Amino acid sequence: MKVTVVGAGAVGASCAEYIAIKDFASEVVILDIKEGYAEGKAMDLMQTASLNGFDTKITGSTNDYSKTADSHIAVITSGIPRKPGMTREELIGINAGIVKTVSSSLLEHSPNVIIIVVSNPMDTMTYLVHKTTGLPKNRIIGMGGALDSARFKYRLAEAMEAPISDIDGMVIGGHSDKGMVPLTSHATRNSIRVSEFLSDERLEQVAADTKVGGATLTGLLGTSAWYAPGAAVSALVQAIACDQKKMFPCSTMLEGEYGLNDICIGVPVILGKNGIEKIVDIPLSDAEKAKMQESAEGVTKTNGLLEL
Ligand SMILES: NC(=O)C1=CN([C@@H]2O[C@H](COP(=O)(O)OP(=O)(O)OC[C@H]3O[C@@H](n4cnc5c(N)ncnc54)[C@H](O)[C@@H]3O)[C@@H](O)[C@H]2O)C=CC1
Ligand SMILES: O=C([O-])CC(=O)C(=O)O
Repeated sequence: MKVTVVGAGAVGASCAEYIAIKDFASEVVILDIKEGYAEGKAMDLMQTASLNGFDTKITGSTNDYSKTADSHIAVITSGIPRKPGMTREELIGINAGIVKTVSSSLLEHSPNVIIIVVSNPMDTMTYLVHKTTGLPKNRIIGMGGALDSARFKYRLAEAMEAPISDIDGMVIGGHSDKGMVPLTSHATRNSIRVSEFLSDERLEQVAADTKVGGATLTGLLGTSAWYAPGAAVSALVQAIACDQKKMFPCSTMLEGEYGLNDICIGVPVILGKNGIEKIVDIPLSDAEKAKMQESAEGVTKTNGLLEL
């Protein structure tokens, strides 16, 4: 199983590291446009192999896509991250051009590849890859919901003073400060609804903190986060590579599901060897439906800025 990670920056390197440590891929190619950068990251990571006990071969490439040939999965993390005070949507001007070029270069050398889009604004970048590559929808996956759900679980565990392994929960909707829809009424601690443990006010605070999870970290770090994003990508890559049939919220092209059409937005999907093998269309409460609709309007507005 060969995996390419485009962008050797913070998220790309973190994701390559987690993939290697889990040791399920035979090869990870990291590619970056900056001369020598991907080669350097690959060499540094390879020098952790004997310490961390993995056999995945990691190689680097300065913009030479022939090295990515016949990849099964490719992750696009190339592009600029936001700085404190910015929204993800503000990145569209630079990142759209990068994501378009990168996806077409990947396909030249790996016509059967499954693409995971990470660059922001992620839902719109996922839509862009659909519109410009024409790939079947199961092979284009936007990563956002897996990360947002991990942050939701972190906030729920913190509020309940519970171990994170006790918590289950999911965030759907757009991957944006305003557009996320944490499914609070479905979240549980060992199958008991979290509302049994937390007041409505505390749950609202958890949801609010979850939605600005990325912005909070950007404020603290001066650039956006990478450990949890890298871990979230590696979990999606593993689900596909190992045909796990695991469910994650991912940005996918909707054709009527959740009452939405011609939009990529986060909903639960089953991931296996074919990429997105099923969209799970769960019933939402009226309040959740309204939030999902509002979120979709935000994503559609950003999509309108694309030059297609
Ligand atoms: N969807 C999500 O949940 C998340 C998305 N992101 C997004 O991921 C992207 C990357 O973030 P970081 O890794 O922190 O940024 P970074 O600046 O550390 O790394 C980006 C890398 O992309 C490279 N690059 C730029 N243009 C390229 C091209 N045409 N071809 C190949 N490489 C190119 C740069 O040289 C740089 O090394 C940002 O857009 C960020 O907003 C970040 C975290 C989570
Ligand atoms: O916040 C950002 O800009 C990066 C990102 O998408 C995240 O960490 O959720």
